[in-house]
Amino acid sequence: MANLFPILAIYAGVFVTLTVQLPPPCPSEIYCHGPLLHAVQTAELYSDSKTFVDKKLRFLPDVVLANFSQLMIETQNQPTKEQLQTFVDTNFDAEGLEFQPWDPSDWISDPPFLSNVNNLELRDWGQKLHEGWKALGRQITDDVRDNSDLYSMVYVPNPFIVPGGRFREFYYWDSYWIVKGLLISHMNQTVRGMLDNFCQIVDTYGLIPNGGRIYYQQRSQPPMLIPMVDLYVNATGDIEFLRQRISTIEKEMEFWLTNRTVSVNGYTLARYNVEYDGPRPESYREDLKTAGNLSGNDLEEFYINMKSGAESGWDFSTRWFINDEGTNVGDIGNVKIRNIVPVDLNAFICMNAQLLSKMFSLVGDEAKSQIYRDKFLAWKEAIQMVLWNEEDGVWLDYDMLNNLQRHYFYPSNIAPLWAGCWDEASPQNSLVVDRVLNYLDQSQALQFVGGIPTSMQNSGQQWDYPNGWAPLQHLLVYGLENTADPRAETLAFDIARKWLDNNFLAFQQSIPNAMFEKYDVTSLGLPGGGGEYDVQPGFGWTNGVVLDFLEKYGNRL
Ligand SMILES: OC[C@H]1O[C@H](O[C@H]2O[C@H](CO)[C@@H](O)[C@H](O)[C@H]2O)[C@H](O)[C@@H](O)[C@@H]1O
Repeated sequence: MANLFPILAIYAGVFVTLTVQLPPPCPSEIYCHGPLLHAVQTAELYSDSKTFVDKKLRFLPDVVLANFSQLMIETQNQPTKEQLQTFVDTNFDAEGLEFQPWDPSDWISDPPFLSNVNNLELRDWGQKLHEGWKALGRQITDDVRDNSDLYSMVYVPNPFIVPGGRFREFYYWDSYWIVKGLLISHMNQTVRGMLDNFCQIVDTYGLIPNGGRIYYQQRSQPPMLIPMVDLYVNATGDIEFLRQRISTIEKEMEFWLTNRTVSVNGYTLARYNVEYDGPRPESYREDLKTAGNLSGNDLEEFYINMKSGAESGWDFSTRWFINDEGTNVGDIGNVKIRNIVPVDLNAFICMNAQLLSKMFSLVGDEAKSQIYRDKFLAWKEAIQMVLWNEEDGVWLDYDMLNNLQRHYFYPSNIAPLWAGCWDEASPQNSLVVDRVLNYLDQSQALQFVGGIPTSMQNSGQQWDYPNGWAPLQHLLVYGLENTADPRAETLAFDIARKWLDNNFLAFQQSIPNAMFEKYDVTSLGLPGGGGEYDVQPGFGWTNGVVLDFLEKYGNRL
């Protein structure tokens, strides 16, 4: 499946269109592209497409590929589903075999936050979630390091916390809220190991992949390494740790500044954009099905948009739909994320610049500190000039196809408050807070018993109504708290309380007790749904956010 992609180039002073071949998600002809992957994934041997690409090989890749060629010869290229199942059972082991037992040495039985939780039922719940880190902790076996050809798992030396369920590997942006929770649990050593894993990955790949699998290798997720390091340094005061890793974390920032920026109305801003070929290996048949009869450049563009959607962490949402009228009504075939400048991504980049400035100053490099201070100020101005909407009184995603702001409610619209990327010092400070509070009120998103929905549109996608997600509740709560406005602080507490009520009831009602990756916010006690896989129990970032809210508000609940 060779795929060609047009690029604009200058040849002898004239613009010409060249076609180049986009590379696959990774070189592996088993896990990332090629006839074997195609045959197995389209045969629908497993209800979840991710199952196959997580399996371990029983023989070296060349042997497995030769066995597959033999099967194709014997069946005149038309193996039955049963023959393919026999081939997979013979050549692959079960998924989830990459780990050895791990008992975290920094786990303590009574972390201090628990004594701040007055309500005894909630305190008991907090204790159980604190214990839950052990069940979600993973240490990769030496065999993955020594025989990496047999696995899709990316080897990292230190133990880490996974989201849970089908998410058997580390996930990049999930780890920010996991790290938050771990620090509340006083598991500083585990956090340090996770950060070292990420630094090693940046040094090897030049970016942090979406998750710890080779099929995620070429796409990232919202940039949270620098904020994670900041959390760790604030908790421990370990400046030496920072000094030794600052050039690596700067490298990760450079990845975004070099590969993910665009110019909008003369301002530099960031977008998600993964220019790699073919369906997502872990959602192969889903992407093929949506692609339908697309071909040529339209097909290329579609595959780029699917991977870019995964890079955003919001896979998928009306937030990324652009239909022919330029609105967000449509279906997954309308995903045009690479034409959208997202508020949250730009707030995160702006925050990263500010944190790097602070960090370089901490390690005594004032010249670098000034460079990142200038970048922070430039990004903050660009966010204000391109994304702020004076009429709505909030920041909005920007559609570069139609040159317009997207007037739809998403919690990400207030990300600049969370990230500290708005003009707090300006005389208009309280005006901004007034406007944002008014915007939230008008949005109708505050009316639900179980938290704030991801949007006000029910598209069947998982990052839309009626689902609420832990990182978005955190963004709203701390975005509002950061304003230091009493009305905003009251609303923040109210959102946190609703979210805790919802999570706690779902935990009590599930057998066995479980935390989920997302919840339905229109009632209390139900997990969310939609999207391309079943709702997953676990769950790393959900637990991290609950621990954070219990620590912050536990004496008021
Ligand atoms: O397999 C489908 C998609 O699954 C992941 O995305 C979802 O789970 C992640 C782990 O909790 C989370 O980071 C992401 O925000 C969720 O949408 C995966 O990250 C995607 O790349 C993948 O296509």
